[in-house]
Amino acid sequence: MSSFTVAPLEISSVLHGGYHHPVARRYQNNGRNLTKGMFMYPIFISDDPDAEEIVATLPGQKRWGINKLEGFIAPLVQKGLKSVILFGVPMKMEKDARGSPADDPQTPVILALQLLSKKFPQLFLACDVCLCEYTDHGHCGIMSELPNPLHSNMPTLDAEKSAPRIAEVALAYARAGAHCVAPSDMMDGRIRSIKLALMENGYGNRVTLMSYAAKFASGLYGPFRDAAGSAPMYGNRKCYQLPPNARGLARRAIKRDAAEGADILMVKPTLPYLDIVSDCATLEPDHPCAVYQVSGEYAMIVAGAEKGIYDLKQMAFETCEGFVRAGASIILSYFTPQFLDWLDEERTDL
Ligand SMILES: NCC(=O)CCC(=O)O
Ligand SMILES: [Zn+2]
Ligand SMILES: [Zn+2]
Repeated sequence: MSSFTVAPLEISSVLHGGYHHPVARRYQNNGRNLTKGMFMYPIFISDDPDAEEIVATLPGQKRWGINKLEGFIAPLVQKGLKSVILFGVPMKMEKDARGSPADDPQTPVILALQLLSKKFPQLFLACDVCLCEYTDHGHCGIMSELPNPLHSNMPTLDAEKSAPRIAEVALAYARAGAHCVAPSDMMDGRIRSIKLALMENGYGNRVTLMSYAAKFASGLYGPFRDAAGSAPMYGNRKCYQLPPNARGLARRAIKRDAAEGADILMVKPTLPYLDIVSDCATLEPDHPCAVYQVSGEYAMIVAGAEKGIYDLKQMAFETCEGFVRAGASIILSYFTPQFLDWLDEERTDL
Protein backbone atom coordinates (compact mmCIF):
# COMPACT_ATOMS: atom_id res chain seq x y z
CA MET A 1 0.00 0.00 0.00
CA SER A 2 1.63 3.27 -1.10
CA SER A 3 1.74 6.05 1.41
CA PHE A 4 1.00 8.81 -1.07
CA THR A 5 -1.76 9.55 -3.56
CA VAL A 6 -1.13 10.46 -7.17
CA ALA A 7 -2.61 13.78 -8.16
CA PRO A 8 -4.84 13.70 -11.27
CA LEU A 9 -3.14 14.85 -14.47
CA GLU A 10 -3.50 18.46 -15.40
CA ILE A 11 -5.30 18.99 -18.72
CA SER A 12 -2.12 20.44 -20.25
CA SER A 13 -0.20 17.28 -19.36
CA VAL A 14 -2.29 15.01 -21.54
CA LEU A 15 -0.50 14.77 -24.89
CA HIS A 16 -0.98 11.15 -25.99
CA GLY A 17 -4.46 11.79 -27.30
CA GLY A 18 -2.96 13.88 -30.06
CA TYR A 19 -0.83 11.12 -31.58
CA HIS A 20 -2.37 7.76 -30.71
CA HIS A 21 -3.35 6.99 -34.31
CA PRO A 22 -0.98 6.75 -37.34
CA VAL A 23 -2.99 9.38 -39.21
CA ALA A 24 -2.95 11.69 -36.22
CA ARG A 25 0.81 11.16 -35.88
CA ARG A 26 1.26 12.53 -39.37
CA TYR A 27 -0.67 15.65 -38.41
CA GLN A 28 2.01 16.47 -35.86
CA ASN A 29 4.60 17.53 -38.43
CA ASN A 30 3.90 21.26 -38.16
CA GLY A 31 3.00 21.31 -41.83
CA ARG A 32 6.32 20.03 -43.14
CA ASN A 33 6.34 16.69 -44.93
CA LEU A 34 9.20 15.27 -46.95
CA THR A 35 8.39 15.57 -50.63
CA LYS A 36 10.12 14.32 -53.77
CA GLY A 37 10.69 17.90 -54.83
CA MET A 38 12.95 18.53 -51.82
CA PHE A 39 15.56 16.04 -52.97
CA MET A 40 18.58 16.84 -55.09
CA TYR A 41 20.55 13.79 -56.19
CA PRO A 42 24.39 13.97 -56.31
CA ILE A 43 25.76 12.20 -59.40
CA PHE A 44 29.39 11.48 -60.33
CA ILE A 45 30.28 11.92 -64.00
CA SER A 46 33.40 10.15 -65.27
CA ASP A 47 35.47 11.14 -68.30
CA ASP A 48 35.35 7.52 -69.44
CA PRO A 49 32.25 7.75 -71.68
CA ASP A 50 31.20 4.16 -71.03
CA ALA A 51 31.88 4.06 -67.30
CA GLU A 52 29.47 2.48 -64.88
CA GLU A 53 31.85 1.97 -62.00
CA ILE A 54 30.96 0.89 -58.51
CA VAL A 55 32.38 3.05 -55.72
CA ALA A 56 33.33 0.59 -52.99
CA THR A 57 32.96 3.02 -50.08
CA LEU A 58 29.69 4.50 -51.30
CA PRO A 59 27.39 1.49 -51.62
CA GLY A 60 24.88 1.69 -54.45
CA GLN A 61 26.45 4.77 -56.08
CA LYS A 62 28.43 4.69 -59.31
CA ARG A 63 30.59 6.86 -61.51
CA TRP A 64 28.67 7.32 -64.73
CA GLY A 65 30.02 7.84 -68.22
CA ILE A 66 28.23 10.21 -70.56
CA ASN A 67 26.94 7.34 -72.71
CA LYS A 68 25.25 5.69 -69.71
CA LEU A 69 23.64 8.77 -68.28
CA GLU A 70 20.34 8.90 -70.12
CA GLY A 71 19.54 5.26 -69.32
CA PHE A 72 20.32 5.83 -65.67
CA ILE A 73 18.38 9.08 -65.24
CA ALA A 74 15.26 8.35 -67.35
CA PRO A 75 13.60 5.91 -64.89
CA LEU A 76 14.32 8.26 -61.99
CA VAL A 77 12.72 11.20 -63.78
CA GLN A 78 9.78 8.89 -64.47
CA LYS A 79 9.45 8.34 -60.71
CA GLY A 80 9.50 12.04 -59.95
CA LEU A 81 13.16 13.08 -59.73
CA LYS A 82 13.20 16.89 -59.92
CA SER A 83 16.84 17.81 -59.46
CA VAL A 84 20.41 16.53 -59.68
CA ILE A 85 23.78 17.97 -58.71
CA LEU A 86 26.70 16.92 -60.88
CA PHE A 87 30.28 16.25 -59.82
CA GLY A 88 32.97 15.77 -62.46
CA VAL A 89 35.44 12.93 -62.05
CA PRO A 90 38.27 13.34 -64.53
CA MET A 91 40.25 10.10 -64.38
CA LYS A 92 42.32 10.59 -67.52
CA MET A 93 42.48 14.36 -68.05
CA GLU A 94 45.75 16.17 -67.33
CA LYS A 95 45.45 18.14 -64.06
CA ASP A 96 47.40 21.32 -63.27
CA ALA A 97 47.78 24.05 -60.63
CA ARG A 98 44.79 26.12 -61.83
CA GLY A 99 42.46 23.19 -62.44
CA SER A 100 42.29 23.66 -66.22
CA PRO A 101 40.16 20.54 -66.86
CA ALA A 102 37.33 22.10 -64.78
CA ASP A 103 36.12 24.18 -67.73
CA ASP A 104 37.67 22.34 -70.65
CA PRO A 105 34.90 22.05 -73.29
CA GLN A 106 35.31 18.26 -73.12
CA THR A 107 35.16 18.01 -69.34
CA PRO A 108 32.61 15.43 -68.19
CA VAL A 109 30.23 17.83 -66.39
CA ILE A 110 30.02 20.18 -69.38
CA LEU A 111 29.18 17.26 -71.66
CA ALA A 112 26.67 15.98 -69.11
CA LEU A 113 24.98 19.40 -68.73
CA GLN A 114 24.62 19.70 -72.49
CA LEU A 115 23.18 16.21 -72.76
CA LEU A 116 20.83 16.35 -69.77
CA SER A 117 19.41 19.77 -70.64
CA LYS A 118 18.51 18.39 -74.05
CA LYS A 119 17.13 15.03 -72.89
CA PHE A 120 15.38 16.14 -69.69
CA PRO A 121 14.35 19.77 -70.12
CA GLN A 122 12.25 19.74 -66.91
CA LEU A 123 15.06 18.43 -64.70
CA PHE A 124 16.73 21.10 -62.54
CA LEU A 125 20.47 20.80 -63.23
CA ALA A 126 22.79 21.93 -60.46
CA CYS A 127 26.52 21.65 -60.84
CA ASP A 128 29.14 21.60 -58.12
CA VAL A 129 31.83 24.21 -58.77
CA CYS A 130 35.21 23.43 -57.27
CA LEU A 131 38.78 23.02 -58.42
CA CYS A 132 39.78 20.08 -56.19
CA GLU A 133 38.77 17.41 -58.71
CA TYR A 134 40.83 19.22 -61.36
CA THR A 135 44.01 20.52 -59.68
CA ASP A 136 47.20 18.47 -59.55
CA HIS A 137 47.53 19.32 -55.83
CA GLY A 138 43.91 18.37 -55.11
CA HIS A 139 43.05 21.56 -53.22
CA CYS A 140 39.91 23.60 -53.84
CA GLY A 141 41.54 26.79 -55.13
CA ILE A 142 44.77 28.30 -56.34
CA MET A 143 47.65 27.95 -53.89
CA SER A 144 49.29 30.94 -52.30
CA GLU A 145 52.92 31.49 -53.25
CA LEU A 146 53.67 32.46 -49.67
CA PRO A 147 54.51 29.44 -47.52
CA ASN A 148 52.48 28.93 -44.39
CA PRO A 149 55.03 29.69 -41.65
CA LEU A 150 53.23 27.67 -38.99
CA HIS A 151 52.93 24.34 -40.74
CA SER A 152 54.61 23.52 -44.01
CA ASN A 153 52.18 20.67 -44.60
CA MET A 154 49.17 22.92 -44.35
CA PRO A 155 48.50 24.94 -47.48
CA THR A 156 47.12 28.41 -47.72
CA LEU A 157 45.06 29.29 -50.74
CA ASP A 158 45.15 32.60 -52.55
CA ALA A 159 41.58 33.85 -52.26
CA GLU A 160 42.19 36.75 -54.63
CA LYS A 161 43.37 34.45 -57.41
CA SER A 162 40.93 31.64 -56.61
CA ALA A 163 37.66 33.62 -56.65
CA PRO A 164 37.93 34.85 -60.28
CA ARG A 165 39.08 31.40 -61.45
CA ILE A 166 36.11 29.75 -59.71
CA ALA A 167 33.78 32.36 -61.24
CA GLU A 168 35.18 31.53 -64.68
CA VAL A 169 34.38 27.85 -64.14
CA ALA A 170 30.86 28.65 -62.86
CA LEU A 171 30.20 30.73 -65.97
CA ALA A 172 31.32 27.87 -68.22
CA TYR A 173 28.79 25.57 -66.49
CA ALA A 174 26.05 28.19 -66.85
CA ARG A 175 26.82 28.37 -70.57
CA ALA A 176 26.66 24.57 -70.82
CA GLY A 177 23.13 24.54 -69.40
CA ALA A 178 23.39 24.52 -65.60
CA HIS A 179 20.31 25.98 -63.90
CA CYS A 180 22.23 26.23 -60.67
CA VAL A 181 25.92 26.60 -59.82
CA ALA A 182 27.09 25.54 -56.40
CA PRO A 183 30.56 26.60 -55.28
CA SER A 184 31.88 24.25 -52.58
CA ASP A 185 35.35 25.67 -52.04
CA MET A 186 34.65 28.05 -49.11
CA MET A 187 37.05 30.64 -50.56
CA ASP A 188 36.49 34.22 -49.37
CA GLY A 189 34.71 36.36 -51.95
CA ARG A 190 33.72 33.67 -54.42
CA ILE A 191 29.96 34.20 -54.13
CA ARG A 192 30.28 37.86 -55.09
CA SER A 193 32.69 37.01 -57.95
CA ILE A 194 30.38 34.36 -59.36
CA LYS A 195 27.26 36.52 -59.05
CA LEU A 196 28.99 39.39 -60.87
CA ALA A 197 30.34 37.09 -63.59
CA LEU A 198 26.84 35.67 -64.14
CA MET A 199 25.28 39.15 -64.26
CA GLU A 200 27.91 40.56 -66.62
CA ASN A 201 27.36 37.72 -69.05
CA GLY A 202 23.58 37.68 -69.16
CA TYR A 203 23.02 34.83 -66.68
CA GLY A 204 22.18 36.97 -63.64
CA ASN A 205 18.50 36.17 -63.79
CA ARG A 206 18.79 32.73 -65.37
CA VAL A 207 21.06 30.82 -62.99
CA THR A 208 20.56 30.05 -59.30
CA LEU A 209 23.59 30.48 -57.07
CA MET A 210 23.63 27.91 -54.28
CA SER A 211 26.39 28.55 -51.79
CA TYR A 212 27.99 25.87 -49.68
CA ALA A 213 27.83 28.56 -46.99
CA ALA A 214 28.73 26.56 -43.90
CA LYS A 215 30.92 23.64 -44.90
CA PHE A 216 32.80 22.08 -42.04
CA ALA A 217 36.19 20.32 -42.09
CA SER A 218 34.50 17.00 -41.41
CA GLY A 219 35.60 13.39 -41.16
CA LEU A 220 32.51 12.45 -43.15
CA TYR A 221 33.75 13.21 -46.69
CA GLY A 222 35.89 10.08 -47.10
CA PRO A 223 33.74 8.06 -49.53
CA PHE A 224 33.16 11.16 -51.69
CA ARG A 225 36.90 11.68 -52.10
CA ASP A 226 37.16 8.08 -53.10
CA ALA A 227 34.32 8.50 -55.62
CA ALA A 228 35.55 11.81 -57.02
CA GLY A 229 39.30 11.21 -56.73
CA SER A 230 39.61 14.55 -54.96
CA ALA A 231 41.67 13.83 -51.84
CA PRO A 232 44.36 16.52 -51.43
CA MET A 233 47.86 15.38 -52.41
CA TYR A 234 49.22 16.87 -49.19
CA GLY A 235 47.89 18.74 -46.19
CA ASN A 236 44.21 19.10 -45.40
CA ARG A 237 41.41 21.58 -45.96
CA LYS A 238 41.37 23.14 -42.50
CA CYS A 239 42.53 26.52 -43.80
CA TYR A 240 39.32 27.00 -45.74
CA GLN A 241 36.69 24.68 -44.27
CA LEU A 242 35.16 25.58 -40.90
CA PRO A 243 36.30 24.02 -37.62
CA PRO A 244 33.51 21.77 -36.29
CA ASN A 245 33.16 23.81 -33.09
CA ALA A 246 32.78 27.12 -34.95
CA ARG A 247 29.13 28.08 -34.62
CA GLY A 248 29.83 31.81 -34.71
CA LEU A 249 31.99 31.53 -37.80
CA ALA A 250 29.30 29.45 -39.52
CA ARG A 251 26.72 32.14 -38.76
CA ARG A 252 29.04 34.81 -40.18
CA ALA A 253 29.65 32.74 -43.33
CA ILE A 254 25.89 32.27 -43.81
CA LYS A 255 25.21 36.00 -43.45
CA ARG A 256 28.13 36.91 -45.68
CA ASP A 257 27.11 34.59 -48.51
CA ALA A 258 23.52 35.85 -48.36
CA ALA A 259 24.83 39.42 -48.58
CA GLU A 260 27.15 38.54 -51.48
CA GLY A 261 24.26 37.30 -53.61
CA ALA A 262 23.66 33.60 -52.86
CA ASP A 263 20.13 32.45 -53.75
CA ILE A 264 20.28 29.28 -51.64
CA LEU A 265 22.39 28.68 -48.53
CA MET A 266 23.72 25.22 -47.74
CA VAL A 267 24.94 23.59 -44.54
CA LYS A 268 27.10 20.47 -44.73
CA PRO A 269 27.40 17.85 -43.30
CA THR A 270 24.04 17.49 -41.62
CA LEU A 271 23.61 15.32 -38.52
CA PRO A 272 26.37 16.82 -36.34
CA TYR A 273 25.35 20.32 -37.48
CA LEU A 274 21.58 20.61 -36.99
CA ASP A 275 22.07 23.68 -34.80
CA ILE A 276 23.71 25.37 -37.80
CA VAL A 277 20.80 24.33 -40.05
CA SER A 278 18.45 25.93 -37.56
CA ASP A 279 20.68 29.03 -37.40
CA CYS A 280 20.67 29.24 -41.21
CA ALA A 281 16.87 29.10 -41.35
CA THR A 282 16.44 31.74 -38.66
CA LEU A 283 19.29 34.07 -39.72
CA GLU A 284 18.17 34.13 -43.35
CA PRO A 285 14.50 33.15 -43.33
CA ASP A 286 14.03 34.57 -46.82
CA HIS A 287 16.56 32.18 -48.37
CA PRO A 288 15.91 28.47 -48.87
CA CYS A 289 18.18 26.43 -46.63
CA ALA A 290 19.76 23.35 -48.23
CA VAL A 291 21.54 20.52 -46.43
CA TYR A 292 23.97 17.96 -47.76
CA GLN A 293 23.72 14.53 -46.18
CA VAL A 294 27.27 13.70 -47.17
CA SER A 295 28.90 10.48 -48.28
CA GLY A 296 30.11 9.39 -44.83
CA GLU A 297 26.66 9.91 -43.31
CA TYR A 298 25.06 7.89 -46.09
CA ALA A 299 27.66 5.12 -45.81
CA MET A 300 27.24 5.04 -42.03
CA ILE A 301 23.47 4.66 -42.25
CA VAL A 302 23.79 1.90 -44.85
CA ALA A 303 26.47 0.10 -42.82
CA GLY A 304 24.40 0.23 -39.64
CA ALA A 305 21.38 -1.16 -41.42
CA GLU A 306 23.49 -3.99 -42.88
CA LYS A 307 24.62 -4.83 -39.34
CA GLY A 308 21.00 -5.07 -38.26
CA ILE A 309 21.25 -2.09 -35.89
CA TYR A 310 18.17 -0.43 -37.40
CA ASP A 311 15.94 -0.41 -40.45
CA LEU A 312 17.42 1.50 -43.40
CA LYS A 313 14.24 3.20 -44.53
CA GLN A 314 13.22 4.23 -41.03
CA MET A 315 16.66 5.75 -40.41
CA ALA A 316 16.72 7.57 -43.76
CA PHE A 317 13.32 9.09 -42.97
CA GLU A 318 14.29 9.95 -39.41
CA THR A 319 17.44 11.81 -40.49
CA CYS A 320 15.81 13.67 -43.37
CA GLU A 321 12.79 14.62 -41.25
CA GLY A 322 15.27 15.99 -38.73
CA PHE A 323 16.76 18.25 -41.41
CA VAL A 324 13.35 19.57 -42.39
CA ARG A 325 12.39 20.08 -38.74
CA ALA A 326 15.61 22.07 -38.25
CA GLY A 327 14.67 24.34 -41.17
CA ALA A 328 15.91 22.77 -44.41
CA SER A 329 13.77 22.79 -47.52
CA ILE A 330 16.28 21.20 -49.92
CA ILE A 331 18.08 17.91 -49.20
CA LEU A 332 21.09 16.69 -51.15
CA SER A 333 21.16 12.97 -50.49
CA TYR A 334 22.44 9.74 -51.98
CA PHE A 335 19.16 8.23 -50.75
CA THR A 336 17.23 10.25 -53.36
CA PRO A 337 16.44 7.28 -55.68
CA GLN A 338 15.12 5.29 -52.71
CA PHE A 339 13.00 8.20 -51.52
CA LEU A 340 11.36 8.34 -54.96
CA ASP A 341 10.01 4.87 -54.16
CA TRP A 342 9.54 5.28 -50.42
CA LEU A 343 7.49 8.46 -50.76
CA ASP A 344 4.99 6.52 -52.87
CA GLU A 345 4.58 3.84 -50.22
CA GLU A 346 2.23 3.88 -47.27
CA ARG A 347 4.08 4.92 -44.10
CA THR A 348 4.09 2.04 -41.64
CA ASP A 349 6.72 3.41 -39.29
CA LEU A 350 4.69 6.19 -37.74
N1 LIG B 1 31.93 19.15 -52.39
C1 LIG B 1 31.46 17.89 -52.01
C2 LIG B 1 32.20 17.32 -50.85
O1 LIG B 1 33.13 17.94 -50.40
C3 LIG B 1 31.83 16.03 -50.18
C4 LIG B 1 30.43 15.59 -50.24
C5 LIG B 1 30.26 14.18 -49.70
O2 LIG B 1 31.06 13.69 -48.90
O3 LIG B 1 29.27 13.52 -50.08
ZN1 LIG C 1 36.77 21.21 -53.42
ZN1 LIG D 1 46.49 27.60 -41.69
